[in-house]
Amino acid sequence: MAENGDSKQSVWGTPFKRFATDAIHAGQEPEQWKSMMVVPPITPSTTYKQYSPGEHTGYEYSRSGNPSRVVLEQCVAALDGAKHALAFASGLAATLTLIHTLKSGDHVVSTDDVYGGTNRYFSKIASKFGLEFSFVDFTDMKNVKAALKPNTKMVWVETPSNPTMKVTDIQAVSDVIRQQGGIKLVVDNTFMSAYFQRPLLFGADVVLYSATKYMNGHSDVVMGLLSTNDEEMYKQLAFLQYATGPVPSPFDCYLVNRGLKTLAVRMEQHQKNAIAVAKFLESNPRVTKVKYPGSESHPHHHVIKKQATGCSGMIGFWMQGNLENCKNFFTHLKVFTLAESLGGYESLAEHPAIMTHASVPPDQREKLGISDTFVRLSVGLENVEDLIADLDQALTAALPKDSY
Ligand SMILES: Cc1ncc(COP(=O)(O)O)c(C=O)c1O
Ligand SMILES: N[C@@H](CC[Se]C[C@H](N)C(=O)O)C(=O)O
Repeated sequence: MAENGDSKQSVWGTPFKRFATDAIHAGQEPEQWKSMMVVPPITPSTTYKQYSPGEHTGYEYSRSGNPSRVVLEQCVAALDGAKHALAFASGLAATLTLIHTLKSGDHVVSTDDVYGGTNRYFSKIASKFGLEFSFVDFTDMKNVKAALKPNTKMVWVETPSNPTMKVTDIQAVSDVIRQQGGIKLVVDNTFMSAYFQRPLLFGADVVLYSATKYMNGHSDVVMGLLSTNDEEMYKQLAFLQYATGPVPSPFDCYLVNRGLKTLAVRMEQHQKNAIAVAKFLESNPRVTKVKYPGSESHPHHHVIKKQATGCSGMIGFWMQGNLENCKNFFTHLKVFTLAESLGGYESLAEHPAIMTHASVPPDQREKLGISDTFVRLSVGLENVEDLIADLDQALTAALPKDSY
């Protein structure tokens, strides 16, 4: 159904061909069901009748395959321009499954500003099993080159990064690592969703999502997704999915599959609202710096324009004052909710140093700019004038006129 890799180069602002059509129809063909139901069923059965021992429909046990999961996986593959996709019980379950394709002694080079839970999994868990990790700033390719070792087997890009919104040039990383060979390029595409960015077009081997975020979009499912065109990698990942078991429930697959149906319209509105919010913040004297990759003020706006078709609702900003002022800002918010997570229809605000990135060691946080006055917003789908008014009143209350 999908026209895989239909446009090598994205054109800023032009959605991928057939995206909304595939989100609604790919993998959902009514003809696959006896009753020709239009909405794919939630299939709770854990097991399937066999014609004779070992002779079955393709389904034998729901850890190795479940119709609700397959419908979702086919739809996600189409949206990423991939041949294959796999669903997992969480984004981190997808991360550790990818890491399970490596062996003791292998080395991974990761974006320094990677999501705090990914950093924690790499540094505190996977490293205990003989894997080696280096965290470098991917905005300069010299750092990537310098970090490669003969035992480097994976490069982990998160772009834009969580939480300071660094943007990495995926094609440039791919070009650097292809010179050495034998290295898989993973791109965590959580902040963009498949709607705005298709990393497989720029040399990624595997794309990862915390589907908990935009792909589902309703803040009611924890899930991870992987997609790939690499047959060998797919075989390994599918084997690991059933042999280690981090699979999502059929009900959650149903919900995420439903969430994908509105991904295109949701992302357009997230972007529209975020552009207006970023503009407001950029002109506010109580704000010292704004990082929104969709804005021309972002140092790597030209990179995102080259490899994406737009930008999501994620914004980072630093305010005047100190931790106390920043806490006051959060407690005065009325429309934005102070909560971890992102990518849902509702607007969220959070303090990465204390909340989502508390697991990142303080010296690393400081180096990255995850300071006491750094705020992360997930701009939702509310009326944008209400969002701006809310930020305005909370900033004013947190930083009265003569206090900054
Ligand atoms: C960029 C990114 N990748 C991966 C994850 C992990 O996903 P999950 O929470 O679904 O396990 C998260 C958030 O948790 C994230 O923000
Ligand atoms: N306390 C949690 C943090 C979850 Se962060 C969720 C999401 N990725 C985000 O960035 O908001 C932990 O795992 O430490």
